[in-house]
Amino acid sequence: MATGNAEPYGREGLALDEARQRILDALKARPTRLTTVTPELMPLRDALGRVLADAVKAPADVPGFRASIMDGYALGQDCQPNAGDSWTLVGRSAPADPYQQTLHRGEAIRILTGAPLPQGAAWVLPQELIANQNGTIRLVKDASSNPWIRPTDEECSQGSLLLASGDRLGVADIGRASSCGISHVKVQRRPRIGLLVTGDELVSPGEERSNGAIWESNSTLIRGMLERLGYPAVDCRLVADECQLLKQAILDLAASCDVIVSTGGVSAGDSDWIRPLMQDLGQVEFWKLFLKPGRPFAFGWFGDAVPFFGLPGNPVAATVTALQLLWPALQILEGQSSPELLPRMPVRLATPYRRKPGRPELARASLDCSPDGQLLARIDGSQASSRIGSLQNADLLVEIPADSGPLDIGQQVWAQLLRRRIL
Ligand SMILES: Nc1nc2c(c(=O)[nH]1)N[C@H]1C(S)=C(S)[C@@H](COP(=O)(O)OP(=O)(O)OC[C@H]3O[C@@H](n4cnc5c(N)ncnc54)[C@H](O)[C@@H]3O)O[C@H]1N2
Ligand code: MOO
Repeated sequence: MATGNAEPYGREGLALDEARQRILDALKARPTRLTTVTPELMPLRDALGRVLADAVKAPADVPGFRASIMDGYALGQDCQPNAGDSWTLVGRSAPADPYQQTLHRGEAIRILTGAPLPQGAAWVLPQELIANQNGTIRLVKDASSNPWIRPTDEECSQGSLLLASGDRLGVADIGRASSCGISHVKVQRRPRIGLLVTGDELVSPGEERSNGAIWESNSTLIRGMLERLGYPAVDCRLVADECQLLKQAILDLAASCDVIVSTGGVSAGDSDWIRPLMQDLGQVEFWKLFLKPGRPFAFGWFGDAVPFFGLPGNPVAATVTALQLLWPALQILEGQSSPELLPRMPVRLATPYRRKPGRPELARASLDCSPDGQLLARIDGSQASSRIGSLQNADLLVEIPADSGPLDIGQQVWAQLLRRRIL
């Protein structure tokens, strides 16, 4: 994202891209608890969404034989036949019952889709083009120049790289690997996340709300999103803004988790204990982002080996920073070679957006398409980082540069698409 120095109070904090790079570099440079974990060998079908610890190579050519791709007839010739040509039928090849002899010129066999071609056969004709009379077949109209044959190594050749170490297994990856005979793979452990939700004012939904209290939502929102991203939190604590209680919760989480994530208590107020505790129990690498929402964000360590992400308390700021910074970090911690980020694309605003130059912004918007094929972003309602409604139905995070003033309808902007690959 473009950044600038137009913030009325001066530029504060790291630009988002810079912060992401700092985090990823720090995680690559330092061993974590995940560094020494022995990869797990597991059935391929259970490994969907996991990161490979070893490369996977093809044990054999696939399919391993020349196969017909149509129900029809295999010809004992390797050149394109002409309308009117005829052949004597001498046998049949089915997928589980291949024809075993050599086919000669002038001969043909009945062949089914997926069946091996016999020696001497190098052309198939679909049955729709054939007239069959008493054991003689005849091509009734001109055939295409396609020989309708699947090559021996169409999917892969023996020894070729199917998947690299550090790849995350998608649906097509496990489908293709199984078609190549792979039954088990070695995968990395997922990082175990400990979530610490802080705030004196927080009460659980369903509980009575006294004056000044608010119903707690980050544990639902952030846990839900992390779960969607493949990283369920293994432990979640709701703790008041008291230094000793927070310290004990951090020690407890660090005993059983690879990563600590907190929400709230990370700005500059009297009861914002996260940064001092991070400093006391480990190290703060940086604090504050030049970003709206999400300014008070801290990244550091508990001890030497447990990364600590202090997300802001405001639910939207916590969500956006978790997506932008925590998610890529978790992918790298898990051993993925390069992190998946949200895809970016240019869109036009379908709504005006009122703002002053200041922090670069990630505004939540829905995606639309104009009748003439333009992608449109609709930024609806308040973009306050406390309003979770701004995340509902959001398809896009619209990137608004720091120095940008009010934006008009039709203005082109870059946006991140809140969608991930299915296959
Ligand atoms: N003097 C300054 N004050 C603030 C600054 C600043 O730079 N200087 N930054 C503001 C920004 S921007 C944000 S964002 C907030 C974030 O502050 P904290 O991370 O310390 O978060 P809290 O103060 O604990 O909470 C902020 C807000 O969010 C509500 N909250 C907290 N946790 C939850 C939860 N689990 N579920 C629902 N809502 C939650 C909390 O009640 C507050 O209303 O700081 C500004 N201040
Ligand atoms: O970073 Mo805050 O999220 O702007 O309210």
